[in-house]
Amino acid sequence: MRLMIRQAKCYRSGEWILTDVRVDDGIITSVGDRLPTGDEDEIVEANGKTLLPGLIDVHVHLREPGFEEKETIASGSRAAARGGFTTIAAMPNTEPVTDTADLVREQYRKAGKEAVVNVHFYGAITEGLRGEELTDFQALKEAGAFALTDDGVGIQSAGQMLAAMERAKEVGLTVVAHCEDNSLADRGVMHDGEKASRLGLPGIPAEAEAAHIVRDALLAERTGVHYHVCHVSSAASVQAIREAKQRGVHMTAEVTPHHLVLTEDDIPGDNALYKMNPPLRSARDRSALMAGLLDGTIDFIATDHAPHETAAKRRGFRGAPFGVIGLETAFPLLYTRLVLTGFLTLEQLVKRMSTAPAACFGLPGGVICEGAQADLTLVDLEREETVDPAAFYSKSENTPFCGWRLTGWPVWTMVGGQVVYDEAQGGITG
Ligand SMILES: NC(=O)N[C@@H](CC(=O)O)C(=O)O
Ligand SMILES: [Zn+2]
Ligand SMILES: [Zn+2]
Repeated sequence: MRLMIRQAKCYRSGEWILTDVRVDDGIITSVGDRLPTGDEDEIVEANGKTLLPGLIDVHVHLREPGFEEKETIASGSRAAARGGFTTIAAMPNTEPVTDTADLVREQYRKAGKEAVVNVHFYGAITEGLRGEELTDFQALKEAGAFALTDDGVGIQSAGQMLAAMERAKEVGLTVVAHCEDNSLADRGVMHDGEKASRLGLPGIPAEAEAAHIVRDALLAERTGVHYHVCHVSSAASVQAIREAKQRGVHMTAEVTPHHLVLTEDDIPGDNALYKMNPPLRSARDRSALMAGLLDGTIDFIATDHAPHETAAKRRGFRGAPFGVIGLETAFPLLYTRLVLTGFLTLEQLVKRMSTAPAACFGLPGGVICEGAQADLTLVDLEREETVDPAAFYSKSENTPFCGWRLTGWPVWTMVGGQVVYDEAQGGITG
């Protein structure tokens, strides 16, 4: 299969310039101005739209097996393709929990049949995410586990985290942490701030997150493991990561689009479409996240796409599950709110949604150059659209961005040389 993408805006040697990109059998074979044509099977006329390395999201909940009414590998990977993502990594908090080599293999087998983008799978740190017995890291690694995490819950015991890091270091897997000290977060449902007191709801203080980060940074320093912090939400956490990185700790961190865009002030009363863990925090916290993203303290953006059915999200802050979806809105949301406002350049945003996650986790992709895998996304930076959850490929609609007018939508996604999403052809292809 030989394909030419013609006249796309690509970032090359410091500027966005019209470029042709040739793809042969899933690999980018030339990148340049007005490449010779003639022998290709297909020409894609980009007409000045912007070509990005496929977006990469290492924090996604696909819900299969166990909660297929919320999302499946098929639906979640289609949502990813529509959002411009070519690689995602799925969390193990399924039912059963992905905590054995056989279950990891079964996930890859299913994804091989049903996914339209590259999907990796995490293995759990503890059996059943119960925080008791460590899983068999060596076996998980051999089965292809992407990294290790108990996302959804924090590892409560420091001693257990140390043991996990020592073992993870031996087998060569990254430890990915949902940082939350339950003894501080105690049944909270919203940031322990102004909004929670006004609504009379129990709070989750920023220290519940930062305390784990401080603790884990010490343990990571001692063990030398690659330690990655999920969904950083507070100023105290950003400062803890900044200090640890200055000491030379081998750690990385991610932030979600919703924590970069929203604060507790945006929560319109008891509406659980704004309920997620960690919670939306104060304006000061949000500023610290932005500063951390700019100075490299926070390495990249991950959505924490967490689908839940509408009925469950109608139960209000006390009764609804934590989590919001993000795959189909992340790019236009951040382009509109961070790039069009002048906070980040487009190339900085692309680095944080593709190049940096690839680099942190040793994934192929994240670049457009000769020899790279043809994982590519075309975005129409002029296109303005209203977020309509009813039109999502995701099975769930739990987004706080319903009705938002956003600019800069992905229109075409290629994974390994195959077009998997083409807006002009009606969406997901094949
Ligand atoms: N982020 C959330 O609010 N929810 C996630 C769990 C998690 O990421 O901690 C979920 O699985 O629903
Ligand atoms: Zn989490
Ligand atoms: Zn998560």
